Amino acid sequence: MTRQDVAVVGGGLAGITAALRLADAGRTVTLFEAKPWLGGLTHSFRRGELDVDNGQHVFLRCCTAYRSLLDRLGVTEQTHLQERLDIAVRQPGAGAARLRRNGLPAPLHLGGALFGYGLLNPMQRLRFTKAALAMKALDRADPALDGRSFGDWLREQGQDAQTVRAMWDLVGLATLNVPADEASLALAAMVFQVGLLTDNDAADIGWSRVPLRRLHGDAGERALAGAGATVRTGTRVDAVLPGKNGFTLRVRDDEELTAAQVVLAVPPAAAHKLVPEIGSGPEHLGTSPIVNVHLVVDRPVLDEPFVAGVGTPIQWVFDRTESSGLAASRPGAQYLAVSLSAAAEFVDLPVAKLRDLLFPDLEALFPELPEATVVDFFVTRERTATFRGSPGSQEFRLPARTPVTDLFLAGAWTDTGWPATMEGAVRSGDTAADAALGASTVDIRAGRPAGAGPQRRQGVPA
Ligand SMILES: Cc1cc2nc3c(=O)[nH]c(=O)nc-3n(C[C@H](O)[C@H](O)[C@H](O)COP(=O)(O)OP(=O)(O)OC[C@H]3O[C@@H](n4cnc5c(N)ncnc54)[C@H](O)[C@@H]3O)c2cc1C
Repeated sequence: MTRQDVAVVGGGLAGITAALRLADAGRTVTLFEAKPWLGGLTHSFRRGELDVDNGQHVFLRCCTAYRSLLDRLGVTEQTHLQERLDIAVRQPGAGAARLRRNGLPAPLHLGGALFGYGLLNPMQRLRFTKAALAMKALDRADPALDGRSFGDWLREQGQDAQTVRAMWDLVGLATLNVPADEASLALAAMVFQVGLLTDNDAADIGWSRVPLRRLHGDAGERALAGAGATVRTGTRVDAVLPGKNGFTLRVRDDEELTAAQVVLAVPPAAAHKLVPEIGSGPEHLGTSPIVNVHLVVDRPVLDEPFVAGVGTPIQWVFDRTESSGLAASRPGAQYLAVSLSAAAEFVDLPVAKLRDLLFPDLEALFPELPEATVVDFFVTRERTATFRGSPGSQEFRLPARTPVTDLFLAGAWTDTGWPATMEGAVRSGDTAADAALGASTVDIRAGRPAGAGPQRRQGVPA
């Protein structure tokens, strides 16, 4: 039996962050991850000549904790962050528009873009502006917000179907991953207030220029090793048993270890199953799927880094030609990743059916597509991509501190105030690590009061 100082269970972004912060603070950390790689829901696989991400991921400039993690991992330059929010928007049958912010303070930064936004008429733009100001004024500290649906609130604000499609859903579907009618108003207020209505540069969009596995999993493993942590991939933790002097962890049936503290950074149902004493809630959080459709064509059909679709299931289309390696292996061809959030109606459809369903809209969005030859078309499905941020979901999101002494929770599903995002995951990892550091009275390795030991590199700021 081996005594660990801190065991972190789960190697997604939350677990990587918590483990790194604890290791940076001088703790002896072992990170256990069931899969053969780190990165959790952000990962990549090889398909022929392509490095394919399980799903397109974006972040915003306001994702400060996530961006600090990228810095800590030394991979910021492997991402691209827009200098100014700039979204090309296309609606089949209705034309194209652009949402580009200016340099004015929020919310005036979107005024010019809205004025010229051809997918709404002047009356719809006016009503949207009034609703956006009402959204800015919502009090996020009011617990009643989580009891209401975002869709109800939009109707109350006089937002018609086209305004919801062309403005609110554009941001809301991708970040909340449930339709407005099924989304908590509290989470919607969080997204729109922090992302769009407070700081003028908050919504500048960023994305990875390399496969996600390289950005998060591989870089995480390197950083953790550098910080002195032990990473055990392919190692499922089957039991975490609280005892008088810390915890016993049962790993892969035949191995037992002890730990003074444990951070559980696994999905909600798994956390509840491993240690039911954390309390009821996580097992009631539903899940929502995301589907990505991957399209390789023999010539360029998209001349932007990405485009957003309106009035079509095709929500966001990213050009992944460079990041997937296709540019080198097949010059002149293009690889598009098509993201479908809140994809309950698509997740079980066969590939051929999805292709029949989506192709007319793809051809409407990309006029050069009918002339191109489709080299590859495949689908990735993440059935439990996010927790379901529906009205009332807040009570099921538990805080980092649990009723079990020295057991802490992390994960995008925990009580971060954020929807299920990379930012939420990283924040939760920071919070759990801080709670673990704050709860410990003794530096277990050295027998000194906690905090007295040498502080290595500062971790990710909370
Ligand atoms: C297709 C897709 C697109 C997305 N797009 C975006 C986006 O554009 N922007 C954004 O911000 N977010 C996006 N997200 C959400 C984001 O990826 C997640 O919120 C975040 O990665 C969750 O991280 P996590 O560490 O909380 O959980 P996870 O990534 O789920 O990590 C939990 C880990 O625990 C491991 N585990 C479980 N049980 C055990 C056990 N018993 N022992 C050991 N290990 C265990 C799992 O294998 C997993 O690796 C997207 C998600 C998906 C799936």
